[in-house]
Amino acid sequence: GGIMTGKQCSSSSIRYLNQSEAVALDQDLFNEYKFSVDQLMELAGLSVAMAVAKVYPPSLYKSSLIVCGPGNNGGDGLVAARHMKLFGYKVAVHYPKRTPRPLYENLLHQCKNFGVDIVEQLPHPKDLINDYNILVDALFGFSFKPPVRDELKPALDALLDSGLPVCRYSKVIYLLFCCT
Ligand SMILES: NC(=O)C1=CN([C@@H]2O[C@H](COP(=O)(O)OP(=O)(O)OC[C@H]3O[C@@H](n4cnc5c(N)ncnc54)[C@H](O)[C@@H]3O)[C@@H](O)[C@H]2O)[C@@H](O)CC1
Repeated sequence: GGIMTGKQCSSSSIRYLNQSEAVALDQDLFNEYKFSVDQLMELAGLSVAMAVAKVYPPSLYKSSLIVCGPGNNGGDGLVAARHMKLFGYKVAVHYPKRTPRPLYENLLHQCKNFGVDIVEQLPHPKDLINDYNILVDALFGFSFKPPVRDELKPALDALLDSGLPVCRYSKVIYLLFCCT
């Protein structure tokens, strides 16, 4: 408990969480602070969109592709897509492995309604540069267990081999957001 204290949120004490610390933080947020998944996901996705816009503003990096995985990290990506669209990006989402849960289905539905393009088939990684200026990696979070299964290898290759800037994020981003 007590993870979200002012002291730990000051800029001098920022550091990356490891996998088990991120899981423990998640448990704290659910059990001690009584946040719901939807709440945390909205904060995470909004924080990602804000961080991306700060580093890669839409005036310079107009066209974005968000690669979403099957879990909550992918859900964060779907939320980020919606906010990035509002921030003025052209936004596409690649979401190759969908988990049939209302949470994700509703987020995908919202993306479509907000004018986010859903890209079923990605071009060769080297050709992504023809269509996009930045990529956002929303493939896996702390529940990833290597090695990557074949079904998600093309999505990973897109993130690794395009030569485009790739925005990666972690739990810490929305922790910061929660604390401000
Ligand atoms: N737990 C929560 O409620 C929240 C989590 N958040 C984000 O969600 C992340 C954790 O979410 P999850 O626990 O859903 O998990 P992840 O999003 O890390 O990924 C789990 C999914 O990936 C698949 N997977 C794992 N290893 C794989 C492999 N080697 N090859 C192919 N597929 C693989 C699993 O089958 C599962 O569908 C956090 O890191 C954070 O970014 C935020 O959305 C806020 C709320």
